[in-house]
Amino acid sequence: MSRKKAVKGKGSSKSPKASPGSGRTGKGLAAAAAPSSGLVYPSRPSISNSGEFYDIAFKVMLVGDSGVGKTCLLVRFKDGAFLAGSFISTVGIDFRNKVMSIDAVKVKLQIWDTAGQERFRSVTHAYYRDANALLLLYDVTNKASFDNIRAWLTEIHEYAQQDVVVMLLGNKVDSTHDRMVKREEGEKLAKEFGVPFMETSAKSGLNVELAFTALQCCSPSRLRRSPEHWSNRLVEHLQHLRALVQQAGRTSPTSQSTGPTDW
Ligand SMILES: Nc1nc2c(ncn2[C@@H]2O[C@H](COP(=O)(O)OP(=O)(O)OP(=O)(O)O)[C@@H](O)[C@H]2O)c(=O)[nH]1
Ligand SMILES: [Mg+2]
Repeated sequence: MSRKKAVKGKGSSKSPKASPGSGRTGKGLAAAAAPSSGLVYPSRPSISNSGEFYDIAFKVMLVGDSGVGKTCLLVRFKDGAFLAGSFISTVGIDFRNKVMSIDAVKVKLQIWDTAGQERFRSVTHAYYRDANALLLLYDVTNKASFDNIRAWLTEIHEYAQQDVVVMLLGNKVDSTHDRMVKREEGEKLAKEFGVPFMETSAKSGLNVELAFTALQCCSPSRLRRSPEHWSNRLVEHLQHLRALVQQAGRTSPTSQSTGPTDW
């Protein structure tokens, strides 16, 4: 199996401004615009001469209302830290890379952190089509963010690829006293749309790593399409992860699933 090199993650603070009307752009968007959509295959050239080696690439987009914790979830996953204190709303779109080892395979996750604010919606629409997976977040302490999930799913169906992997996340479960959305409500909605579900906390780190890892095992058809990358051992490993997700979200894959994923 050949190895590629990953571009190092680009923090928003270092990104220079670029094209007008696209919110915070610069290096992040330049790389996002590179022709690297979908899975990267061994025959393709390396995209950078720096960074870690990887076998396959996977694009993940974080979406959901403003304030649900998308940026915090990404920072928790990437840096293992929680962004406490004042809330700085994302402008436009930003991205970070992280290379994960899954069994013997190195997977480069390119994670796009979108702005939840309505005024940036047209910017983020342009990025849906290249995403392999979407983490759709609501805030368990904010009922409106949960009620808006249906609208987000409509938008996803309109702009994303048909086989995009979608996972629903109820974030901020550490705020037990302020909870407004029951776990069962999240489960029910996820079941209705046939997507996997789990509750997370960017603050405590609950299920954060699992959510990002599990995304990659939610689409068996994706595995079937690139068998050269996925050894039998890896498939077994992903099945194990899948079981962990079911445990975490208590959402089981059923034959009645009709959502956008093969879940
Ligand atoms: N208690 C708690 N607070 C959180 C958690 N995740 C995020 N927050 C807080 O929620 C606020 C919003 O977090 P962000 O990650 O910036 O929200 P966002 O979804 O990126 O918002 P936009 O960029 O505007 O779309 C911040 O004040 C965070 O500290 C969590 O898991 N638990
Ligand atoms: Mg943000």
